[in-house]
Amino acid sequence: MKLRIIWLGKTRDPWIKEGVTEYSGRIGRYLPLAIDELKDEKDAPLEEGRRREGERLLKQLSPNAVLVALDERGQQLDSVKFAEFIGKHRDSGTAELVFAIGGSYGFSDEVRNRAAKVLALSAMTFTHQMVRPFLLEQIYRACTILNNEPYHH
Ligand SMILES: C[S@@+](CC[C@H](N)C(=O)[O-])C[C@H]1O[C@@H](n2cnc3c(N)ncnc32)[C@H](O)[C@@H]1O
Repeated sequence: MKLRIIWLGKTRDPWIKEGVTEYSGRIGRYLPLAIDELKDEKDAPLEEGRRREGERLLKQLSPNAVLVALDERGQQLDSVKFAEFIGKHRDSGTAELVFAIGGSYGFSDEVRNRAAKVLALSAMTFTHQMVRPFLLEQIYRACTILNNEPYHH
């Protein structure tokens, strides 16, 4: 199974870039991972920007990709349950598991409707940039849990 993460907008802060590089490198030891950064629409009116970003994101998906949309209103899982979720897809023939992180204004309904799961990392709202290393660390943690390695305590 391939993992893919798609996000809207450039990663600007060096400390976020560092976290992204660190944890994406760690994940690569367990599963192939691709990260795609799409152009955001931060200068467009809010609803229109969300709609355009959503269209751009959905065009990227192959029909059999399983989409997980990150959204603070989604389902919260603990790290073990999140690992089980990834493991279930890995072991049941899912070819591509795609995690999507929205832009500054979040996702359109079209993206949420396409998603197999809408996942919250917390009920709190983080910046769209900060979610990137947080998600990557949780995926790395999940990989270590699935491999019975002593990282998760
Ligand atoms: C600043 S938030 C957008 C918040 C906006 N109020 C909304 O309606 O979605 C930007 C992106 O960061 C991600 N995000 C922020 N906080 C999150 C959380 N607690 N759990 C999961 N994703 C989160 C989501 O992908 C969201 O689309």
